[in-house]
Amino acid sequence: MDSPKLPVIDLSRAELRPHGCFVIKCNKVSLDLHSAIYSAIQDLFNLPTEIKQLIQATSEQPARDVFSTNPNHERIDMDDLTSLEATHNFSNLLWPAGNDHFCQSVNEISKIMMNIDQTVVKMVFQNYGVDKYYDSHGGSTRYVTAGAKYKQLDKNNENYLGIVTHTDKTFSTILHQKDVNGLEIQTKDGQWILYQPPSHSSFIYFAADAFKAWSNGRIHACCHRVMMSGNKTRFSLGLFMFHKGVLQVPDKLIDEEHPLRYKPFNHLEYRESVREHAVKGIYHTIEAHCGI
Ligand SMILES: O=C(O)CCC(=O)C(=O)O
Ligand SMILES: [Fe+2]
Repeated sequence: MDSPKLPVIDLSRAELRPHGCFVIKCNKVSLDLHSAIYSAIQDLFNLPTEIKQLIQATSEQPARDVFSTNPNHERIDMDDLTSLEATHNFSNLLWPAGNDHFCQSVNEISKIMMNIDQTVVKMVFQNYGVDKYYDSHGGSTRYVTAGAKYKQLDKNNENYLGIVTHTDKTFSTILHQKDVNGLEIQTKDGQWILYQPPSHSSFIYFAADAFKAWSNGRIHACCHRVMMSGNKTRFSLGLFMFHKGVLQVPDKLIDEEHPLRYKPFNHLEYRESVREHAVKGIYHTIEAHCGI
């Protein structure tokens, strides 16, 4: 039997079926930008622990408590880096003498990912015939850029689970990675597909819990995990999209075949509730939160 594959498509034909994700090949990330981004991300992770703790105390760290069960995985969340001003403010906290290299590269990639997200979400709204809601939806997005590091282990050949199997709590997520693989996507019949980016300028796009609920369950929230082989350090960078306010299923997506499955919900409250449950060791789901 052929092993399952992830669809690679061009943006004009964005298709989230069947796994709730697709791979985007674009030409926006030059080799120079690619190396600038990951040297900036490495600078970030190389900061002294006290400084990294300061960032964690000031940022909201949306997913860290939930998915990261492994001390070999570090994640740093940074709010609003699609704005150059917010990027400078963040960077000045860490590098009082300034770090233009960090600001330019991380702001640039955050904007590339934001533009991809806006294109995809707009297209999905159009495909469902609900584009009249797009402007108010798109105008209420909160973007969190996050860098992740998965450590190389001392014992070279030991595998470890970097992030447990989960769906993202976002509306959508876009990920980029440096050269080490590890991200795996679960198919509906439980098989795992390793994400292998076709080029240094490729991204993977995930529909997540809030997108699934908004679409009345028509869009599948991509189930994924990170499995590390432990012989190399892995870095990835993602843009995590949240809706500021209440999300509700558009009337057009409710019919006899698709009766309403989700009550209106406040996305940021859902995220908070996920965190509160995680503290108690419970994996909260969108169905438990607002399912009918
Ligand atoms: O690092 C990756 O490739 C995946 C990260 C991820 O799934 C997450 O942070 O939710
Ligand atoms: Fe994830």
